[in-house]
Amino acid sequence: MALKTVICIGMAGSGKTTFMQRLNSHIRSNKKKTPYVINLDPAVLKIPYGANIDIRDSIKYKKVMENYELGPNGAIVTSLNLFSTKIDQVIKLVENKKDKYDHCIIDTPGQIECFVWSASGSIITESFASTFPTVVAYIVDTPRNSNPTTFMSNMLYACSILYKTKLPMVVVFNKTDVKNADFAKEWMTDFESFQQAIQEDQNGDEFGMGSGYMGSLINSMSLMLEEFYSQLDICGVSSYTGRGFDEFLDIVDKKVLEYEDFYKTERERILKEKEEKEKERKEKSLNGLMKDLKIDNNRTGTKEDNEEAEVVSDIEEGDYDGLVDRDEDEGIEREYTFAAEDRLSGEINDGTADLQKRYQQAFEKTGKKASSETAENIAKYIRN
Ligand SMILES: Nc1nc2c(ncn2[C@@H]2O[C@H](COP(=O)(O)OP(=O)(O)OP(=O)(O)O)[C@@H](O)[C@H]2O)c(=O)[nH]1
Repeated sequence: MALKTVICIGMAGSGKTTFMQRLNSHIRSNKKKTPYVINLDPAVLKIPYGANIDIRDSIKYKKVMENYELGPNGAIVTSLNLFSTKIDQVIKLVENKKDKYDHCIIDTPGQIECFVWSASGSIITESFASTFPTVVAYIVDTPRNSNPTTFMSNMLYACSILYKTKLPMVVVFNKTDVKNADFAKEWMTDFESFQQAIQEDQNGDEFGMGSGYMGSLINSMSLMLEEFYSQLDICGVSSYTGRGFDEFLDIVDKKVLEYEDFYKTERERILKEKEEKEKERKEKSLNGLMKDLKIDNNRTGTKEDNEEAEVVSDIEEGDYDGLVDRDEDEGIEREYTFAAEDRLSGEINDGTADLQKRYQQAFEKTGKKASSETAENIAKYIRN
C-alpha cells in the first residue's frame, strides 16, 4: 500500500501530541509496521515519541526568539517559515522511504493559527498533499466541547480548515475516556437535537445566550454547517486507553480512496486553473510592457493584443501632447522623470530604433549605472 500522510491539527491542549504517541504505538503493535513520524512543533519541550524528522533539530526556537526579537507565536511562525524553505529536502527524505512505511504522521504546533493560517503552514501542507495522499486529522477535546457554543466554534474552525486545505478530513473526538463522543455525533447528524441543546444552554445562561441573539446566530450557522458535516468522517478515540484507533485507521484508508477519487482531481484542476491564470497574467503584463516600450505588437501579438495596440496608434497627430488629462481640482503639480523636450519630441508611433535612441539619451542623462541596471531589469522581465 502506498504511503499516506496524516496531518494532526487541533486547538491547544486538544491532545495532538498524546494522540500522535498513541497512533505511533498502535500502528507498531497492530499493523506490525512503524510509521514515519514528523514533529513540526518547534516550541515543544519534550515529545513522547521518536521522530524521524524533528523541526527542533534544525531550528532552535529560543534562538529565533532572541535573534529576531520575537514573542512566542511570532517565533513559531518564523521557525516554520525557516523550515518551509527546506521542505523539498524533507519531501525527498520521506519519498526515499515510501516503500518502507505505510503512514507518515505529522504533529503540528499547539497554536493552531500559526500553522493553519501561515504561508509556511500552507507550503508544508501543499508539499505533502501534492506528493502523497494526505488526510487531515482534526483533534477535538471532547469534554471541553460538550457546551454547544464551544462545539459550534470548534466546528467552524474545522470547517475553515477543510475549505482552506481542500483535503479530506476526519474529526477525531479525543479523551472519550472522560466523556463519550455520542453527543457530538448526534449534534452533527440531528439538527433538532442540537437546537434543543442550544435552547437548554440559553435557559441556563442568562448573560451569554439569554438575549436570543447568540441563539439565532448559532441556529443559522448550524444550517450552514450541515453541508460541512456531510463531507466529514467522525471518530471517537481515547489517546489514554487506545480505544477507537482501529476505527480511525480504517477511516483514514477510506479517506485516502476519497482523496484519489475526488480531492486529487479537484486539486489538479485548481492547480491547472492557477497555472493558466498565471500564464495569462504574465502574457498580459508582457504585452503591457511592450506597449509601454511602444514596440509594434503586430508581428507577435494575438488578435486582441493587436486590436489594443491599434487603439494606441489610432490617436491622431495633435491629440498627443505627452500629458494625461487630470481633474481640474487635483491641485498637485505633476512631476516628470524626463525633461519636457524629451517628453514631447517624437511621435507616439515612432519605430523601435527611434525609441531606442530616446532611451539611450535618457539613460545617458540619468547615469550609466542606473541605465545598465534598468536595461538589465527590462531584459530580465522579458525573459521571465
Ligand atoms: N483523559 C485524557 N486526557 C488526555 C488524552 N489525550 C491527551 N490528554 C491530556 O490532555 C492534555 C494535553 O495533551 P497534549 O497531548 O499535550 O495536547 P496538545 O494538543 O499536543 O497540546 P499543545 O501542543 O500544547 O497544544 C495533557 O494533559 C494530556 O495528558 C486522552 O485521551 N484522555
